[in-house]
Amino acid sequence: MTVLRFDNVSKRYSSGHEALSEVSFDVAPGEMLFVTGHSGAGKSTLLKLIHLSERPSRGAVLFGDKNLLKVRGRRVALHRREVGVVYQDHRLLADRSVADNVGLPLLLRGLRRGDIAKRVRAVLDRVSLGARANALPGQLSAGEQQRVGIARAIVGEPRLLVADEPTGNLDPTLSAEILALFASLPERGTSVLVASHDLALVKRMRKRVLVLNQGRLVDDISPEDLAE
Ligand SMILES: Nc1ncnc2c1ncn2[C@@H]1O[C@H](COP(=O)(O)OP(=O)(O)OP(=O)(O)O)[C@@H](O)[C@H]1O
Repeated sequence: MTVLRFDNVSKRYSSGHEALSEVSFDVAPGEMLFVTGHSGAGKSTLLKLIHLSERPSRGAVLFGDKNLLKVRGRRVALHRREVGVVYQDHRLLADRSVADNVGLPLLLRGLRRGDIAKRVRAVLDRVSLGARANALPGQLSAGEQQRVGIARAIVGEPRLLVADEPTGNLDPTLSAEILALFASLPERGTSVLVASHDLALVKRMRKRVLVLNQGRLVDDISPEDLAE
């Protein structure tokens, strides 16, 4: 069983540039993996195909048994509920509390406020921010803000969490902490795919690593290979 399958996927932008070329890989339920490569290698493009900000030019992206090519119109929003997204700049609302930011996806889905509060509390505890629920994002450190971004992405219990350079603005120690937090999430059955250009940092996590080079998948390194 797979959560995600890329089957010979290519993406050519309207500029004519081919950002991904014949990329194939599978992600298992509860698996954590990284995608790495130099700037321009195609990492962001790969993630955009998963949350339907872009569409492949050739090949298929399968999410469970759903071919994402067939997901159109109102079904796009439903699909996005199953994919949590963490951004480098975390995109928090500056004038809303931490708890409100994290609860927003559930509010938009029409959940009751009492249920939202309960789930927000639980998820803030998981990212060790239970004590900062009423703070504004601007009152938090960069690492804490990123943890709020992660909490918001997992509060809806997505099947897959994707993150694009989530440590881009953090120092090495905080980066390692944030990646360790991602690595702890699959315990709940959520698969996690993190894009990072920092191969040295990624290798230290001892998880599977996909390596992109100029749009091609040139390596798929297993945790066992990294342990050697
Ligand atoms: N909307 C677009 N239109 C045209 N070309 C694009 C578009 N988005 C990305 N590209 C090009 O596709 C290639 C891959 O870009 P992508 O953003 O996927 O790479 P990346 O590995 O995430 O790089 P970075 O680490 O710098 O974000 C680059 O050459 C980029 O210039």
